[in-house]
Amino acid sequence: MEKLEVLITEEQLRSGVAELAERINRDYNGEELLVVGILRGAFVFLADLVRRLTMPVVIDFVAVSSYGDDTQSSGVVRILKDLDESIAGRHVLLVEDIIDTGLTLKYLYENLKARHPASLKVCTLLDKPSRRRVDFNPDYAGFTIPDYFVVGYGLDCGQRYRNLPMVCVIRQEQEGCPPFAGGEQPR
Ligand SMILES: O=P(O)(O)OC[C@H]1O[C@H](OP(=O)(O)OP(=O)(O)O)[C@H](O)[C@@H]1O
Ligand code: HPA
Ligand SMILES: [Mg+2]
Repeated sequence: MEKLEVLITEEQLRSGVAELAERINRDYNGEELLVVGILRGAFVFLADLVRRLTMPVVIDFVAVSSYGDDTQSSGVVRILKDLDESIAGRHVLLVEDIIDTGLTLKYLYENLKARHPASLKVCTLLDKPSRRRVDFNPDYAGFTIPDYFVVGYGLDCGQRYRNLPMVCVIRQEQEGCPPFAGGEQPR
């Protein structure tokens, strides 16, 4: 049996998401925002975040392949489901659950930037800067975390655990999930 240890509680998630939404509300000052969620991991965070946004909001999704069910990012990112909306001239906020190597977001950011949005920013719930393979920094980040493989609140391990209401570290290696890359486990 795998062991899960809570890293970020429901209450911490609630207040972290509320703080992010407040910053975004201030920065966009009532301008319409096209919020783009990156499937599948971002769906829970996006659902909580958009309910706290006060400007007019349009929601779209994009699906990319990077990890899939694999344990390591392949380094090659492909768009599996493109946006339904045209983004030219619009304020776009890309919403992601986690930035790890940065490969997914760097690719998507450049791809969307080439479509001439009025502005393009990135909001991630979790940031794992110690694992970066490319230079990429989000405009908004809820929590900076150490190099743990985490699940819950949208994040999966082998497509499981996305429905957990909190973010947990998997304490035990199991098939289909990356081993801990290093560092102390949280107590
Ligand atoms: O910064 P990176 O190293 O690119 O990793 C981050 C990406 O990897 C995970 O998605 P995954 O491709 O596993 O798909 P999922 O969202 O469907 O879980 C996660 O949701 C991010 O999208
Ligand atoms: O820590 C993680 N958990 C789940 N999916 C991920 N994709 C990149 N890093 C992670
Ligand atoms: Mg993802």
